[in-house]
Amino acid sequence: MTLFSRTLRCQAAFRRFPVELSSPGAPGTFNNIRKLSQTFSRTSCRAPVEAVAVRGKMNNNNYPLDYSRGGIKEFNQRFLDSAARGDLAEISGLLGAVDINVKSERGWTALMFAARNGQTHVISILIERGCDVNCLNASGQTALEIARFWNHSEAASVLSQHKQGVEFDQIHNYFSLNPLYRASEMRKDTAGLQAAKNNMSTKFVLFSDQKPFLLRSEEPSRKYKFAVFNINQLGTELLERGTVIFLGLETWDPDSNAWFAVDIKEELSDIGPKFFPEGKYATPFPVTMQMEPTQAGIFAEAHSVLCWLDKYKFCSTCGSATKIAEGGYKRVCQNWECSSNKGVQNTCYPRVDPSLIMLVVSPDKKDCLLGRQKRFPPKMYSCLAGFMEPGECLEDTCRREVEEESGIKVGRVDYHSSQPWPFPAVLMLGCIAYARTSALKCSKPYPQVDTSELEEARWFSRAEVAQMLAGQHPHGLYVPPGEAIAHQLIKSWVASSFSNL
Ligand SMILES: NC(=O)C1=CN([C@@H]2O[C@H](COP(=O)(O)OP(=O)(O)OC[C@H]3O[C@@H](n4cnc5c(N)ncnc54)[C@H](OP(=O)(O)O)[C@@H]3O)[C@@H](O)[C@H]2O)C=CC1
Ligand SMILES: [Mg+2]
Ligand SMILES: [Mg+2]
Ligand SMILES: [Mg+2]
Ligand SMILES: [Zn+2]
Repeated sequence: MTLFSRTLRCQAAFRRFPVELSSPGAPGTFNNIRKLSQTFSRTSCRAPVEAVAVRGKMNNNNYPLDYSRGGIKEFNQRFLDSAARGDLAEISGLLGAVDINVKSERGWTALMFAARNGQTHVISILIERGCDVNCLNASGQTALEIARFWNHSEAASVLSQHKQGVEFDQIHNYFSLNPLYRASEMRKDTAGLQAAKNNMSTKFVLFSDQKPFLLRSEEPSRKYKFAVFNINQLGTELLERGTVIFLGLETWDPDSNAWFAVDIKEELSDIGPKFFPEGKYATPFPVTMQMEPTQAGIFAEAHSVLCWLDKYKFCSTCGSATKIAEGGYKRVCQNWECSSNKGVQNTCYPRVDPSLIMLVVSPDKKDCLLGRQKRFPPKMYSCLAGFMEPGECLEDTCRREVEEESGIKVGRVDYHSSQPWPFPAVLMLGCIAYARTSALKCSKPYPQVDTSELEEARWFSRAEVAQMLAGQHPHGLYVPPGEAIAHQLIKSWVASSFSNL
């Protein structure tokens, strides 16, 4: 095993979603993302053929499965076929007679056929009966990837709730692991939301002035988790005095437990320690980087919406007061003549600020560009980043910000992965950017470049970055922790092979 593979053997970014970066092309690497997208594009030619065939069976008995040979093979084929068609009765009848994980010639299981056609009820039964959600087909896809690829969000939501422990082929950045089903269709149902609030099974997470109330986590590698309250503990009066937002349901099932976040003023904040004396209200950054990953996802949703509600109390169109609606996901201007109440408006809904973050690779592909903002702790270097401006596409922002901050001109830009950055509501779009020039203009001799944002930027070799990632740099230089997308971009580049870049 090389020093690289030993040191970079990726300590799972998140314990539940290990990302192995020890070899090029391993799950989670940039190579693999590229391979994955190639797989998808290949599949997109093949899957429709399958889909047509599946529909053919439904409509005119033209499904190309061979029933003529009889016996177990026929049962297996009928089983896969009924999963694709969503025929629960037939599936239930066959379950005792077939292997639940039986595969078609191309390695597709019943779960995958159900995922392909969005047969959510079949997926639930198959999972309940113990099918393997981690199976890969001949193209290396899981059922979850198939459901996502074909935009069956409900099916994907069910499958994603069973992904725990799965070694995933996609990068799942910290703050993006919210397990709740957001149930946006419930937000307009005021009576339904009120009933959910009063339900004893409903879970509430507490904030005071947008600071989350946290407890110590039992997970060894994580420090914090939410204290979870019920309605009896908080009381309806406190909910009326606070800001309450509906976060979602535990599953897509409308009867599953609802989650809300409540933000209260400091004078009411004793309620937290009253029930959890060991808990504390925490300044969100950087404490929430040490939460259990799924809880950090819930925090990301709650904190971004609560900050928006707190900072947009008045209508930005006419200045009138606004009223919170739709479970906290809307602010309605109380001046009924206001144009924000007519037609399509974007002032009433929570805002998200897209921002690019890029690992810039040198023209000879041997080095990468890292920089230091003035506010960074000493010796920490990170990727360059910058906010999108109106009218820009992702590539424009990437090229402009890199040139503004370093003077480097960027050519090709490849999307890598994204991360909600809930301070307060930034969406980080992670890219690998390929430089066309290498002369840095970020220091004093080049006054045409604004140096107010970066105090330094320079090229680092792959070997040096590997040392920084492993905490073994001879001068103590290091990169942000695994919870930051910057870390994942850097790690992907280091782990990728020279030939593939
Ligand atoms: N998750 C991660 O790994 C990382 C996340 N980030 C995040 O990425 C974001 C962008 O990075 P950063 O380098 O600061 O951005 P920029 O390079 O665009 O520079 C930031 C400056 O832009 C201005 N600005 C602030 N908010 C906005 C906005 N919503 N739209 C446009 N311009 C704005 C401010 O200028 P002024 O002060 O003059 O008003 C600010 O100082 C930040 O939120 C940062 O925290 C950055 C690096 C790593
Ligand atoms: Mg900038
Ligand atoms: Mg910047
Ligand atoms: Mg900027
Ligand atoms: Zn208004």
